[in-house]
Amino acid sequence: MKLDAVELRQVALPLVSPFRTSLGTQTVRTALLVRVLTDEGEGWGECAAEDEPTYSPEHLAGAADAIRRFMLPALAPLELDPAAVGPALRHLRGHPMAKAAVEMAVLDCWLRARRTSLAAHLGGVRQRVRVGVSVGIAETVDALLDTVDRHLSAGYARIKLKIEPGWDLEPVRAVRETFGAEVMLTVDANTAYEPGDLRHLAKLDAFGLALVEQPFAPDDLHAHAALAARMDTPVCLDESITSARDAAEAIRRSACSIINIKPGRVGGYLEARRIHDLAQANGVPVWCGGMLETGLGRAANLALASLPGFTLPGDISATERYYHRDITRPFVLDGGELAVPAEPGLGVLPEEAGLEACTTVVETVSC
Ligand SMILES: CC(=O)N[C@@H](Cc1ccc2ccccc2c1)C(=O)O
Ligand SMILES: [Mg+2]
Repeated sequence: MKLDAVELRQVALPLVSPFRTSLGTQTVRTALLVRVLTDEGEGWGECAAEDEPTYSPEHLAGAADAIRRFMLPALAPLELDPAAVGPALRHLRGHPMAKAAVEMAVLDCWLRARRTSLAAHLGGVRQRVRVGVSVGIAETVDALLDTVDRHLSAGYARIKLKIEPGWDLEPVRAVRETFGAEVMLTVDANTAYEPGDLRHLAKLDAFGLALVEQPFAPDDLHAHAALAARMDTPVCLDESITSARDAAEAIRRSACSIINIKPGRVGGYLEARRIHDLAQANGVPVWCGGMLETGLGRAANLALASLPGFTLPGDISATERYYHRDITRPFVLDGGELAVPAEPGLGVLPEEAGLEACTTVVETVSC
């Protein structure tokens, strides 16, 4: 498969409600979409990077620049298949989200041409996946309880509460006491705590959480291992794991016993599968994290979450949790589950009207 041209498109989707985490508050999701035009058809990819480098070191404009100036020239001369993209970009350091978006578009195109779904290609074993929802930091505990009540009524299999210093024990206690012991509950600090907070965080053990996600800095495996040694609640890593090598090291160091896999953060769906395989070999459950993706990333994440080791509900929520209108068909929650797309490639395509309505920038790079 040869690249003829690549379209880089920026879209802006207003969120149904502000999403506040320890990293800040989002009201609009701007995303970079990659469309490859090849001799075998077209394919779509989505880059997880936000406008600002708060979640990770990448940001949208930097990803577009890295794709335009370095990745496409490296790929243009090659006879491509999905497995060739990673090796062809290995000489470029970092930029996992940019690399993941390009590889995803090549995967989509290559699989469509072969009438194979991404789930089938990755080795999926289920047609539907149980999903959870991520709940932002709220103005008041009462407001939080209303939001959680709405999501539980919708049927979500797991509630994840964003926490930060000053918003942790009290809201978690209120949710546990209000909704009972049966609700699967997790917390995600997005690296907001310091090693000195260890004793405070250990108090979360009182609430029967399924996991505590990324309390400390991405590069501080020692602090996560120290917390894991002190807590009954499993420690889960997100930002720390940017490759299969990172996953191996974190497991070796007992820094986590659960991993949140995000294809953008780790450089693509093929690396995500390698992390799944490695974790499964070590008895470490994984789940699919979310980056407020459009329906393109949502569809691909569902394919990944259909693999056997994805045994915990993740953050692939229904479209309506984030957007009134998406660029693809909406994903609708049914009994706490979402259906895994079975059509070729990602199984979804942007809808022309919806796509044009939220497009802010389009450029075509000929290859
Ligand atoms: C669903 C969820 O909690 N996602 C990330 C955090 C996150 C939060 C806010 C975001 C805003 C724009 C783009 C990506 C973002 C990711 C997480 O698991 O840590
Ligand atoms: Mg997280």
